[in-house]
Amino acid sequence: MPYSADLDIRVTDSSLRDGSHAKQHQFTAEHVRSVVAALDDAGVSVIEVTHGDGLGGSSFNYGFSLTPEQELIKAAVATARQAKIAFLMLPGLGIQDDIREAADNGASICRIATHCTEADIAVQHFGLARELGLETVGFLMMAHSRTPEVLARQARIMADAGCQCVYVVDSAGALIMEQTSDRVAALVAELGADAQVGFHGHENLGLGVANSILAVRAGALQIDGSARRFGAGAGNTPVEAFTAVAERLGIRTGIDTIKIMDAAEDVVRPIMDGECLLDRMALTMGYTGVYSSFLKHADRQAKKYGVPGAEILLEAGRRKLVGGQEDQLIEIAVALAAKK
Ligand SMILES: C[C@H](O)CC(=O)C(=O)O
Ligand SMILES: [Mn+2]
Repeated sequence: MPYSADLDIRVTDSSLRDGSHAKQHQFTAEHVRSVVAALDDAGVSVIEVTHGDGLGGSSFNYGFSLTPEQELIKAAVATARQAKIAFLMLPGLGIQDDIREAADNGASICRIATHCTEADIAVQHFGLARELGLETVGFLMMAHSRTPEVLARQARIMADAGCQCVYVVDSAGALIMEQTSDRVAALVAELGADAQVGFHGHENLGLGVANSILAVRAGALQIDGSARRFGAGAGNTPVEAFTAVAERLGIRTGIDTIKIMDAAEDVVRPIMDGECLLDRMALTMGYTGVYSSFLKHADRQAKKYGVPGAEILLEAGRRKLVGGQEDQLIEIAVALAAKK
């Protein structure tokens, strides 16, 4: 059981972090206050707030934040009544001082993300987070690209470093049904009582809710989603739909289904620049296994160089690009434009 005998699983809403990609990192403190108040009132246990690429993500390569993320974290902490505030960090973008500052600002869960073969770069960060008394979560990103066995070995590195829950992260929204449950089951078998397992889904193949339910059936105790799918690519697993399905299946999330539907429609949707769509570009990402947060970058280069965005993403899939290689989308767009 995670954290409370009244819950079967714990849900984290990522709309104020993965949604940052869709919002091109233009959140204000007022956006954060209104969304946190609504999600908190609906019973969401954890709310993640950071630049889309985590602490230190505000940069030329990833896009600059409108509001410093530590200010957003402070606004979230001051607003939440029962929800814990989490932050994301990718080692190398964020540094250890960023973790200390987020902890000083009242965040209580440190989520550290690495590409799914690179868990060892997070070891010192898990150690520091635990020393600071933070709860720890690890993200194995682009989990579709490796076998369950490889992921389980990487999860073991994170757990041994102090990570309390390792997530299978379907960054590309490319996992299909049993591909999700096989990966979650491999981590559950490897970690046993040493750490929990979580699942973070994207909607690029329209499977976020189904994959998340299969993850729970395979033993995941933590599930991520975003209200109104506010996230990267076609968006994240919609928390309101996941909550409704979980309730119908008797899986206790602690979230009030009607209140989360209202929050998604009345509070989250108005701050989005547009819906996160399962359109040609997003589907291309799920189909070819491309990192969801490449969507806006590819879209910008497509417009700048007058080439089809879906073709940029197809080539990104062929090259098996990983997070951090956003600049290669420019090179691909230039090459496509030269061919025309
Ligand atoms: C930094 C990424 O956006 C983390 C994430 O949400 C994913 O890989 O998916
Ligand atoms: Mn994501």
